[in-house]
Amino acid sequence: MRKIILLGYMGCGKSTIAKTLSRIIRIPFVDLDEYIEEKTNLSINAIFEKHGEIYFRKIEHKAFLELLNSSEDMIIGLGGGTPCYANNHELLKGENVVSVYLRASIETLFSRLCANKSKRPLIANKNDEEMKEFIAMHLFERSFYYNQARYKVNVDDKTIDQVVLDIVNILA
Ligand SMILES: Nc1ncnc2c1ncn2[C@@H]1O[C@H](COP(=O)(O)OP(=O)(O)OP(=O)(O)O)[C@@H](O)[C@H]1O
Ligand SMILES: O=C(O)C1=C[C@@H](O)[C@@H](O)[C@H](O)C1
Ligand SMILES: [Mg+2]
Repeated sequence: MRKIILLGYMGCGKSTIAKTLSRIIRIPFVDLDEYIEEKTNLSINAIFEKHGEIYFRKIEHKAFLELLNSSEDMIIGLGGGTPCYANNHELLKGENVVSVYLRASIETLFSRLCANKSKRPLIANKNDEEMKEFIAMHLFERSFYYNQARYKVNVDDKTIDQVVLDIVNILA
């Protein structure tokens, strides 16, 4: 069964875009972070605090495999780091998988993440200056993995509907 995977850096719009896409193409959306929170009965923040990032990456990989192997059509919104660990990037080009990298510039990510960072443990404690530097470095490190996606869609200066339309066109 077909799996549509949205990936990209924190704040690029995976969850937002997936919700609208799901309504339009009538395929259910599962957000991997939310799936992990439900499975573990812990918030992502609490998992990082209690068990650390390595543990989180293990359960993230397991949860991603579970969703990929489920028998339904599904839109999966990955966590920002999912493609960068446990060889998850190799799963982006699997059979029946349509993976889309939502590519955003440092400026776009910075302005979106500034407004809402408390639920994102990797940036929660950074000031503006530190955050800009962190995003630039981190995005550079992660780009190799994000670029393993089958398709790339630029999201800078586009409305949610425009990005969704780009994806609908890819799927057509
Ligand atoms: N095309 C867009 N134009 C303007 N704002 C957008 C757009 N897409 C998303 N946003 C806004 O950017 C913020 C981040 O979006 P969202 O939470 O969907 O990102 P995400 O990729 O799921 O992040 P995370 O990896 O941390 O879960 C939200 O406030 C959302 O409303
Ligand atoms: O970019 C990341 O590494 C993360 C992004 C979020 O979606 C969560 O999966 C978690 O906060 C880690
Ligand atoms: Mg999200």
